[in-house]
Amino acid sequence: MTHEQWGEIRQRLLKTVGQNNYKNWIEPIIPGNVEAGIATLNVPTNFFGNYVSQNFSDLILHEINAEGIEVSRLNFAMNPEKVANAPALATKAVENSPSKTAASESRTDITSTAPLDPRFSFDNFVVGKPNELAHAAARRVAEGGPVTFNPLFLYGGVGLGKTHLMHAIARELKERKPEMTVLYLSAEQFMYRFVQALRDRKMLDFKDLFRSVDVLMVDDVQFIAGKDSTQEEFFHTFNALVDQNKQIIISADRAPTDIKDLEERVQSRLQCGLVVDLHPTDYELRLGILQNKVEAQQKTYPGLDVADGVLEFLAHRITSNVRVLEGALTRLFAFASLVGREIDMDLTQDCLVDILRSSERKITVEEIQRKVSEHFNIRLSDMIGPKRLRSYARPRQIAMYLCKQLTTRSLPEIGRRFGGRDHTTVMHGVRRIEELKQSDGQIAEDLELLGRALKG
Ligand SMILES: Nc1ncnc2c1ncn2[C@@H]1O[C@H](COP(=O)(O)OP(=O)(O)OP(=O)(O)O)[C@@H](O)[C@H]1O
Repeated sequence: MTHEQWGEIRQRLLKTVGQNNYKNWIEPIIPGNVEAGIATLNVPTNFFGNYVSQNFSDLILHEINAEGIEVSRLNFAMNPEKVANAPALATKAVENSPSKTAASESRTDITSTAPLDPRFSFDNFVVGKPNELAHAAARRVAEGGPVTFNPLFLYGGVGLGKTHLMHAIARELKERKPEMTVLYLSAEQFMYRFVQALRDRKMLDFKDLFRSVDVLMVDDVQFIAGKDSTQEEFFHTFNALVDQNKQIIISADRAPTDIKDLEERVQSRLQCGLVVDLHPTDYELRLGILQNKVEAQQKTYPGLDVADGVLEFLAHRITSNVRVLEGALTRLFAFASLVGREIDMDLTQDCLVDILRSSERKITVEEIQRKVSEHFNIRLSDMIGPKRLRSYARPRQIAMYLCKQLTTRSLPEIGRRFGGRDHTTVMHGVRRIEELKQSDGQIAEDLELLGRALKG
């Protein structure tokens, strides 16, 4: 396919998919060969390829055929190098843009190496206690007003919404301030660009480009730790932009000082603005996110409802990260629609056995001892200590029984944690409680209550 033909195809696609989709998803594609009815399209990332394939492949096929090229299938090839090196193709959309210059043409190419995920907007971001500060800071920066904190450094554990917030900022800035050049990329892409510029002796272009943006956003900055020359270049880019009072937004999986092998001067630079973290989610936030995601799923599966209690159960049980929570919900909807069942507790248990098992909370011996002594209103030291009074001995046996049931500790290990008792003492205690559970209603109730409290 020639560039001219692709230019025509793009023009027509612009009309059908709209300006935004065009900019995000069509413009970055670089056409490759057409062979045996298969057209190869080079795309910057797998995610990008999958998204375009799912959403626009029919339209693209149609337009390629309309151009007189016989193609029955598209092949999306991940080829960031090709995409990045492509000469900028003039299209009407770009030509019409008032700020069009040679530099912004190549900037468009760079920006497109990290397409913004359309799902990651502020509207879809659920705010709760653990992320309210990060969210507020992100919102502030997304207003595009005078730079008050530079950089904004967002950090947090896996799947807690850093990338989501970064994309939301970029998207909002582009909407509010279309004249601004916003460059969003991962630290890995930054390194890749840098190495490529070195190799092709285009360092001046590289510097020009990175230093002429209005907003620079670098995701997962921990990636450059230990990569000395990339860090060095990042440091200079950073300083140049801060000097010009241009906004920088960085994300990482941990705080600047906790990133090993990151030069001290880079660490200290990263801390000089506002550092905010996304805390692990709490129950309320997880429930809010689930409710939000159910609405999104129901657009794909209209008419599929979720029975009472299922979302609460998931929010309770899946505490690891939001990605797992989302994955669980997606699986539930897909499964329910396949088997034609409603999403109730039974289906949830059947469908999510693996996720539920791996996210089971680990209960510790110490927790059990603490809960049991609180329950019976005795001192922890008395429960563990040598006293043989019934008012201590019974709770002690109950605690031992619960340790056997709810932890993977062996009898000798449990004995050791109960003041160095022998494993036979533990065995005796466990047996005694097993018997009493059948005959003594009060004990059965105590066990029930304690078990529930411990399992959270
Ligand atoms: N508060 C939230 N509201 C709605 N969705 C959320 C929220 N937090 C996270 N998510 C969703 O969870 C998924 C993981 O989030 P994201 O990719 O932003 O995590 P991350 O912190 O960048 O993780 P990683 O460290 O793996 O890069 C995304 O699909 C995102 O939309």
